[in-house]
Amino acid sequence: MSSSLTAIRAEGVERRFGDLRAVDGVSLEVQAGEIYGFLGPNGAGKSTLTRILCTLLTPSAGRATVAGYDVATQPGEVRLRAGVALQEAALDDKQTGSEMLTLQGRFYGLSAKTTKARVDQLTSLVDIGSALDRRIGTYSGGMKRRLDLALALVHDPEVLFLDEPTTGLDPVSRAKVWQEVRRLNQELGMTVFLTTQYLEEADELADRVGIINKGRLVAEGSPAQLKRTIGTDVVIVTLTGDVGSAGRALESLELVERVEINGPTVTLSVSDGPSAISPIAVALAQVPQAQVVELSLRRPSLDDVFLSVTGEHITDSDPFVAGASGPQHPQRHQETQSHQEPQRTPPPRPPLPRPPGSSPRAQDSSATWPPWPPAPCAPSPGTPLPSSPP
Ligand SMILES: Nc1ncnc2c1ncn2[C@@H]1O[C@H](COP(=O)(O)OP(=O)(O)OP(=O)(O)O)[C@@H](O)[C@H]1O
Repeated sequence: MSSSLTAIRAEGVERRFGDLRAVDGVSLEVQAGEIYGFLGPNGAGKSTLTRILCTLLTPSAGRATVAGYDVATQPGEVRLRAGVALQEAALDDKQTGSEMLTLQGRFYGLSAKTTKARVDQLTSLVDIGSALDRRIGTYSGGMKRRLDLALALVHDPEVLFLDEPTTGLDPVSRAKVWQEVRRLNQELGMTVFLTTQYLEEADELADRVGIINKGRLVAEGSPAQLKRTIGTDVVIVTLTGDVGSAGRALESLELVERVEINGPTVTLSVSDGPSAISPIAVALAQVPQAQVVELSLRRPSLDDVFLSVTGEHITDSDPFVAGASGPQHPQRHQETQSHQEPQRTPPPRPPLPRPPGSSPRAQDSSATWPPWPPAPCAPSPGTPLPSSPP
């Protein structure tokens, strides 16, 4: 068993789908009480590792524990201690929010009285309020996410897995989810493992970030540590003409620590941005075969870290995700003014057993969530949930 301070441990975890290594030897450790951000572009392997850690997929190789229990050999123990909100909330549009929460509590073997108390606490915690008595079909995208988060919390888990909890939400709904995740972590000490493709989300929420690309963990550390590896400041030059010659000229400058060329853009790491601008401009003026279109100075972001370890921008994989400013594509904005016409209609959650998620991929056919039949001894309600802020 892992040390009690280690909430999640993965050792050389691998998952193959035919020839594809979706997760390729990932080792990581998350300490109890941490928010760990698992950051990577589409298809990097985030959901696959999450599903392995939640016991919804078996690893092809390697070993993982959650709350000290082995995900492959002790899945029931893991499920009692882990809460999961996957990308596609599997909600039944015909039920009300409180009916689903009550059902979930009973699946976990909580008594009717405990379930009711729990539902009351969760109602204020995830800010659904009076909507709980309405049919889920009338909820906006953001409300559905919050209900799914509440469902993951019914049994008071030690570790909460959130797979891209804010993808598709507008900035206001995203901020609400962040606030709830922070409260769960700070007030209940809950460990949170959160996958995201949003740089800002990892930067804002996570104590530590693991960056995954093509199934491999390519960098890990606190957001500040990771950004420090890039240098203090970043200068970005966009050019036309012979970008390579311009890059070489800039490389020869002593004050430039690193040069990355990506299409027409040259990204420079420098320790003192303001005093580097003039020498950079002078060096560029001496390369007549390249013309400067734009030159800007900014602090490093996690995207710069991703660029330096993979040679690509994290946002390259999704043109609609505009880096730190979050999703921009209108179809990804699920939260609407009207609560009458939800834009996303995930398949309904069948009453028994609850499926591990609505996505047909990345599931083992035997996997069900929560444990069914209910656990012989219900988990104790544990620490009371905090009430929502006034
Ligand atoms: N059941 C499956 N069968 C075959 N390939 C799969 C399956 N599940 C995932 N994959 C593939 O594994 C790779 C990793 O997928 P995964 O869903 O883990 O990525 P991700 O980082 O979560 O991306 P996204 O943000 O798009 O969900 C992808 O190439 C995906 O197509």
